[in-house]
Amino acid sequence: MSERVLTPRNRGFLFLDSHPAGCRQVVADMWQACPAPAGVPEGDGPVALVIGSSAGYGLAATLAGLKRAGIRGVAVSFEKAPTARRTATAGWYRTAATADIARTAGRDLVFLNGDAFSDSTKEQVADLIEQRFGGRLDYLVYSVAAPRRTDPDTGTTYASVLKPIGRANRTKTLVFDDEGVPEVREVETGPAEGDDVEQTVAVMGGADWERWIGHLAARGLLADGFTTAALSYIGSPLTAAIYRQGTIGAAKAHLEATARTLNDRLDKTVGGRAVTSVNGAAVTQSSTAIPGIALYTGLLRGVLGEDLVPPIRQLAALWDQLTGAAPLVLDDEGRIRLDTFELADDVQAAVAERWETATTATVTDLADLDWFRAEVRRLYGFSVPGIDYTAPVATDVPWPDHTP
Ligand SMILES: NC(=O)c1ccc[n+]([C@@H]2O[C@H](COP(=O)([O-])OP(=O)(O)OC[C@H]3O[C@@H](n4cnc5c(N)ncnc54)[C@H](O)[C@@H]3O)[C@@H](O)[C@H]2O)c1
Repeated sequence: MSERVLTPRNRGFLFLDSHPAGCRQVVADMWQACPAPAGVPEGDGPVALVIGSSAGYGLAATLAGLKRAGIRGVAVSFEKAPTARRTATAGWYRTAATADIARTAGRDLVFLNGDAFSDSTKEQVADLIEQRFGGRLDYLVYSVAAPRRTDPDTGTTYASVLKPIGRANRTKTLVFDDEGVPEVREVETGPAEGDDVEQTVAVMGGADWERWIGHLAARGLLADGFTTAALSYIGSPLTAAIYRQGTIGAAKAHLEATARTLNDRLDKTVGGRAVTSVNGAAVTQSSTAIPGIALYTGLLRGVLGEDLVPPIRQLAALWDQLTGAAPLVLDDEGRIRLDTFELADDVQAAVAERWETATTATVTDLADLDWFRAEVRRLYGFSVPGIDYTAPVATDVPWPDHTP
């Protein structure tokens, strides 16, 4: 087994390596932070499929599903194996750690590494549900964030872009230099052109979610009362031009419209339900790529401190609503809202005030940059309390083995 001392090497918010022990600890900390339910679910537990299970909200969905709802089933993500020169991706190591937690909890959860957009992954999952999980799927949580999708029907590959619609957007944004010194800059992003909107909707809209459900329904694998949720975001007026009113926002609107169509169909066929869950801002590999979001999230944490609800606690609440352990509360557009801590008027007013005055000179006082920087590093398993980064670690961690 190759053991190495790993030091972080990064370009901006992207790191070349991931730390296996740090990633394992991140998962353990999330598991710990998920409140245990009053009555631990007994027996086999419901059968669930989580898509996008290795990072961010999908990882939170997997861990909270295990703890709050006692799920078993299948978790899908798309991660890179370790090589002689590079570590695995962080999601690979987090998956290995999540699998150990599932095993210890006595839950049969199969982790698949593959492209969720492909029909072959869908077939593999359907076979597993049919052969290993009694042929009935109770829950599907869809939490994929991806830059590209190939449509299996046409072979066309779509690429998503993060652009405003209609006109260019200038926004403040936060960057760090090689020494980690923060700078607040203005960046301009040109408006969507050509088929940018359609391309982004084709990747991040509801098409693949709908295809999954169509596939599983055609194989007769949806249990009575089958319930599915896809993750969405609305966010602040401060980021609206680039997010909710931008190309990605068009994709989210499509996802939310897909939920309504799916909901009607599921209601009629299996007495089931489809919803979107609107979640709060979180530091993830996907969110740090959006112009302005780093500054916004740092300021939000500056305002909220510990009241910024982490994904694991939001997803604990989501599972409770999906399973009926807590009442299902939907907004006027049929969405579960777990972002109220972020969008409360007083919180938004305070963030807006700080946003106005944020400059390179003032940002350290206005935003929680220590937290933000640590969150970014934790995405790769660095800056995790309790890890000895001077110790060599084995990087060739195997993908979980699921031989029954
Ligand atoms: N981060 C936020 O602030 C935030 C807020 C609200 C909602 N959301 C939503 O949550 C969802 C997940 O976003 P995130 O920020 O947690 O992303 P993330 O980058 O942390 O995780 C993305 C996940 O998708 C998986 N994935 C990517 N491409 C895949 C593919 N082709 N096949 C299978 N799996 C694939 C990755 O392996 C990973 O598990 C998105 O819908 C996003 O809009 C995010």
